[in-house]
Amino acid sequence: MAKKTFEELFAELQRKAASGDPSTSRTAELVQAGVHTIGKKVVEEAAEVWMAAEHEGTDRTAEEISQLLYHLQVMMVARGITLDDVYAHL
Ligand SMILES: N=c1c2ncn([C@@H]3O[C@H](COP(=O)(O)OP(=O)(O)OP(=O)(O)O)[C@@H](O)[C@H]3O)c2ncn1[C@@H]1O[C@H](COP(=O)(O)O)[C@@H](O)[C@H]1O
Repeated sequence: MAKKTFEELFAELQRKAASGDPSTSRTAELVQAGVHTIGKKVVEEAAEVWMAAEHEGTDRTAEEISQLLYHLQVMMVARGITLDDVYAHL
């Protein structure tokens, strides 16, 4: 059972970016750091998804995928990209 949906997480991250405290919110901290820092996390998490898929189990791979999706959403928030902007290309 999912703790939250993709859409619910995105709404939460938009709130955190707008009014979160960087000392307690990872999202606010990353958005303040900017797209260069976020981009490096996206690439790092993507590599971890690849390695987990090749060498680890389903749960570990799913966890790495969740971290990649989180960092992609943080990048969207930092660039002012909405879910509809992305869905338009699906
Ligand atoms: N889903 C996530 C999530 N997934 C991954 N992460 C972050 O990504 C990190 C995982 O990457 P790493 O293992 O590379 O962590 P690390 O090595 O400590 O990271 P570095 O500082 O070294 O880059 C975690 O430690 C978290 O900091 C997340 N941080 C937050 N969320 C959710 O986002 C929402 C808002 O969170 P806050 O902004 O922190 O309030 C909440 O619902 C959280 O559950």
